[in-house]
Amino acid sequence: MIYTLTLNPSVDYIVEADEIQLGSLNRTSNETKLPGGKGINVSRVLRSLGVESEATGFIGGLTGRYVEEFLNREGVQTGFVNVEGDTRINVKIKAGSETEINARGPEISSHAIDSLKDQIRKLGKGDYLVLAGSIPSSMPDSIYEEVVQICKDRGAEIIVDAEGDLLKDILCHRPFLIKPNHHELGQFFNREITDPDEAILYGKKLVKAGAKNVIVSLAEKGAVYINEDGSYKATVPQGEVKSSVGAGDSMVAGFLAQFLKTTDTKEAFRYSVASGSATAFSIGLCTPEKVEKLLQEVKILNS
Ligand SMILES: Nc1ncnc2c1ncn2[C@@H]1O[C@H](COP(=O)(O)OP(=O)(O)OP(=O)(O)O)[C@@H](O)[C@H]1O
Ligand SMILES: O=P(O)(O)OC[C@@]1(O)O[C@H](CO)[C@@H](O)[C@@H]1O
Repeated sequence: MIYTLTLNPSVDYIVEADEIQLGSLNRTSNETKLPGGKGINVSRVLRSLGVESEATGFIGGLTGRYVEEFLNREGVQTGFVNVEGDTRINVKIKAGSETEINARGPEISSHAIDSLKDQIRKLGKGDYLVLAGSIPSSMPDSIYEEVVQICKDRGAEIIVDAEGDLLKDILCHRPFLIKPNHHELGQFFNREITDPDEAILYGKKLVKAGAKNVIVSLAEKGAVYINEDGSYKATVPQGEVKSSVGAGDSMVAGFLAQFLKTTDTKEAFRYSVASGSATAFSIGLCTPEKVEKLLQEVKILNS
């Protein structure tokens, strides 16, 4: 079974406007509310690709109920730990360019953290835990490593999509998959990474440090995949980017969904890129129809 862990879920409030001026009254041309948070997005895409998962993490208040009910209506199983504060609202402004305002998230009590750890202790061999997104500001950064250690002790595989510093302590635990974007990869190695060849070079170092599968996304410049046996480069399909929110999460879900069906890493990588682009070309997340349509446009090259 796949579990996704979103420590800091959100309601994503996506507003579209012709133009936004700071310091003025602005009016929207359209707005959409969706459950958000990286792990939750992975669960939603898995569901639409026909793969069961359970979404876990901390939720609270009216916004938390909105997230949970939305997921259950879609058929995503949930096992959240309830907290007293409200699940955050993240504002995504689409006005020509994309601007995001992500909130801090609620206070998490030590009792809630213990309940979450107890849940994770139930995982075992054959399970996968996707650990993705930021940590609420009231929690210690060490929580990622603690969760990873529990999974390792229980024999469950982990997938981590997190910013550079959080990744550092995790690589030695041999994560099944990590998916930094090229900025995060650059942050990790303290340098700018701008093209796929460089991303492969540095991705190989992550494999050497312990990651079993590495995908580095470079937005419109494509994506690369690296494991112990070699590496691939992928082109991305051409299209109009409507909102890239969740594109990276869709890549994680696309890879997992296809890998678990076939264990073919090349095809899983193709699905990953098609899922990322299908989400980028949508307001909200990809649909299986859009993913299937884009698959033929993703060229995978040995490198
Ligand atoms: N302009 C684009 N054209 C086609 N596909 C795109 C474009 N921008 C993003 N994508 C798709 O989305 C994937 C992820 O994009 P990106 O590298 O921006 O990841 P990310 O920063 O993790 O995403 P997120 O916005 O979810 O944080 C890309 O690999 C690609 O498949
Ligand atoms: O603040 P974090 O946890 O880093 O990111 C949260 C978030 O921006 O990530 C998702 C897209 O990847 C959104 O649904 C959500 O709002």
